[in-house]
Amino acid sequence: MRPRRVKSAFSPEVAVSAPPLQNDVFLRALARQPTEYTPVWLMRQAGRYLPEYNATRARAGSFMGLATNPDYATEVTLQPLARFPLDAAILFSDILTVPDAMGLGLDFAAGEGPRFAHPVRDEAAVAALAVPDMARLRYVFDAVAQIRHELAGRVPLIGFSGSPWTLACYMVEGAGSADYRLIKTMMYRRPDLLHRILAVNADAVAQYLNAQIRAGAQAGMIFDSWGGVLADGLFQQFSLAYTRRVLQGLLREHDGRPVPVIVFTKGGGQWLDDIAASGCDAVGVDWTVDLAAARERVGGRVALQGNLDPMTLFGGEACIRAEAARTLDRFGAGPGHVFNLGHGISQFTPPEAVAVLVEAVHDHSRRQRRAG
Ligand SMILES: Cc1c2[nH]c(c1CCC(=O)O)Cc1[nH]c(c(CCC(=O)O)c1C)Cc1[nH]c(c(CCC(=O)O)c1C)Cc1[nH]c(c(C)c1CCC(=O)O)C2
Repeated sequence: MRPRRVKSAFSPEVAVSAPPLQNDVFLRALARQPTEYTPVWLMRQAGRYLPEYNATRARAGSFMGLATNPDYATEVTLQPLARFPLDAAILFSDILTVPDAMGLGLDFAAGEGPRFAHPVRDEAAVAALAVPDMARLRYVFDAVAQIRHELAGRVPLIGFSGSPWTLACYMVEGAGSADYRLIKTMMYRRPDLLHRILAVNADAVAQYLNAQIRAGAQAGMIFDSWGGVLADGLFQQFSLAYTRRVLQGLLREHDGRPVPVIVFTKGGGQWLDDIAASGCDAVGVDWTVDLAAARERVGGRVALQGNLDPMTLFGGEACIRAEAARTLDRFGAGPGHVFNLGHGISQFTPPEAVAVLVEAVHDHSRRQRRAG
C-alpha cells in the first residue's frame, strides 16, 4: 500500500491515495447497479443512543467540542461501525457548522438543541451575510481525511450539508421552531431578503461539500429536513431551486470516480418527481411514502433511500423484522435501493434493536435476490 498524503483539504491538488474499497455495495446501489443485498446505514447512526458516544462526548465537554476535534469526530464516526455491519459511514458533524462559520455564533446548550447568538432577521443582517472562508471549516475537512484514513477502505464515507432552506430556517428563527413563523413572515413580506440568504447559503453549501469531497468524502447528502413545512409551489421556489443550485455547483467526480449525491426532504413525498429531476443521484424519503409507488414515479432516474419509521425500533424484534421485510418488499428486488430510516434515529433507541434491523435487512434482501 502506498503511503497516504493528506494536505490542506481545500487545496485543489489534494491526493488521497487510499486503499481500495472492500465494500462498495452502497455506491453500487446509488448507481442503480445490481447488488448481492440491500445496503443499510442509518441517519444519525453515531449519536446519543450509543453509550460509547455519550462517553466520548463527556470527555470532549460539549457537542461542538466533539465536532471541532478531528480525533473525536473520527472516533465517534467509527463507533456504530464497530458494533453493526453497516454499509456506509457518515461524517460526524452537524449541518449548522456552516452558519456558525458565517459568524452567527452557534451554541448547543445541554438538552436544549442548537441556538444562534446572532440570528439573521433584518435587512442589515442579510446584507452582511457572506459565504464564509472555508478555512474556518477546516476542522470538518481534516475530520473527513482522518476518517477516510482510519476506515482503510472498509466502507464508503458520506459527507453532508443542510439544504439552503433548512439552514435558513435555523439562521432566521435562531433555533428550532414549531411553526416557522419568523422565516415564513420574511418569505411572505420580504421574499427578496430570503432569496438573498438562500443564494449565499447555496454557494456556501456547494463550496463546503466540494471541500469535503476533495478531502475524501465518497458520496454527499443534502438534508432538507424542513422542506416539508412549505406550501406546494413555495417548496419549489424557496427550497428545491436552491438545492438545485447547490447540485449544479458540485464536483460530481473526484479521483476518477463518480461522487453520488442524495437529497432528503422530510415530508417531501408529494414532490418526488420534482426532487428526482433536480440533478441528484438518489432521493431520500420518509416513512409516509410507499416505496413501490415512489419507485414507479421516479422510474429509473434516481435511486431511493429510506424509509423505515425510526419508532419501529421500539417495537421489539418481531416487529422490526416484519417492518424491515415489508419495506424491502415494497421496493422489490430490483437495483437502486439504499435502506435507511425515514428520519434520524431516536436517542432512546436500544442499540440491540439496531443490530436486529441491520441483520434483518441484509438477510431478507439476500433472500429476495435468491427468490427473484
Ligand atoms: C436538522 C439537523 C441538525 N443536524 C442535522 C440535521 C439534519 C438531519 C435531521 O433532520 O435530523 C444533521 C446531523 N447532525 C448530526 C449528524 C451526524 C451524522 C450522523 O450520524 O448521521 C448529522 C447528519 C449529529 C448531531 N447533531 C446533534 C446531535 C445531538 C447532540 C448531542 O450530542 O447533544 C448529534 C449526534 C445536535 C443537533 N443538530 C441539529 C439539531 C436540531 C440538534 C439537536 C436535536 C437533537 O439533539 O437531535 C440540527
